[in-house]
Amino acid sequence: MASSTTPSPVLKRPVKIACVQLATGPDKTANLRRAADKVREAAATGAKIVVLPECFNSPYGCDYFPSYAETLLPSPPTPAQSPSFHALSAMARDNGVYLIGGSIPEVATTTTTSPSTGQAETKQTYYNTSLTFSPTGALLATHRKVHLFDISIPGRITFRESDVLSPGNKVTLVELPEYGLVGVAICYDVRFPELATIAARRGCFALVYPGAFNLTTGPLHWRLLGRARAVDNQLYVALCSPARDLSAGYHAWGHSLVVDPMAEVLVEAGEEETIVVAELDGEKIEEARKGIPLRNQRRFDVYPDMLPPTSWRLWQSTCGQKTV
Ligand SMILES: NC(=O)CC(=O)C(=O)O
Repeated sequence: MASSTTPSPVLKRPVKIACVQLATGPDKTANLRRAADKVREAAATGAKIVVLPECFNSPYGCDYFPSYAETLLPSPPTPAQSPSFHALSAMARDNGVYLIGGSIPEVATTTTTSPSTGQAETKQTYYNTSLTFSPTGALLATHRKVHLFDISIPGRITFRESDVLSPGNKVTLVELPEYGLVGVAICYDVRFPELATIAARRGCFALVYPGAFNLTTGPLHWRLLGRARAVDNQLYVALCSPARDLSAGYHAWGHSLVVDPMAEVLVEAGEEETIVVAELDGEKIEEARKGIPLRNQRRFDVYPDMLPPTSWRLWQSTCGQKTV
């Protein structure tokens, strides 16, 4: 057991996290209003970190991305360019919470001059983008989904985000000054352990994934991947889905959950609209890392192509033993 006086270098104090498993539909204004109601409900539980699901302001599907897309850059956008940006900022500020605002379809417009004709050419690029706001309503971070959801399981599901979307290109870490660092990524990103491990090595206490698995992959992989990323990295993982709507084109799995650093599922929703809340405690992280000291047992001599970053030293120092 970690001593109760041992401070965690990655999570400064306990904090409650709430995942809002939102019921969404085709009406963006109604989705934003409903999200505001549910974020208020989530904050009333004492949660200081609130998470919304992937594509919480629109239906999920390639046919919808362009028509729902909002302009986010240059930041801050005007309310006309991005009503969702302003609604999320207000939700965070009004409730004094860190808000990991699910994701929304984003459009970025670039104008270039054609070298052959000299004419101005306008290009629109679409992303699946998550915005995180501080308790004062300030934008803290933007994550564009890095791994696009392109799958084909014959007779079950074919989805090709890359037909419409472009990928993001960074690991997103968000500093919450009272608590520590959180890694934010979106849905399919959870299948890529590299992204999670880099975030963990850089000192995150939690990985948060707004997501929307489906009725084919959800039952097999959603919980498994949440637990896998938690046990790989000995930190908390939160997955936040929309509620299931069988009248929609895409049937979300639901089952928003929070997993602890020993891979125990602390809370898990069913398929309906609800809010799941869990307390995250740095001692549990230290306890897991002390009991199973993976950090001191890595064999970078065997896998030198995965050399640790400098900040790996923070991770090492939490066990106070070998340095890399
Ligand atoms: N919707 C996603 O991005 C991912 C998903 O549903 C899956 O990986 O399965």
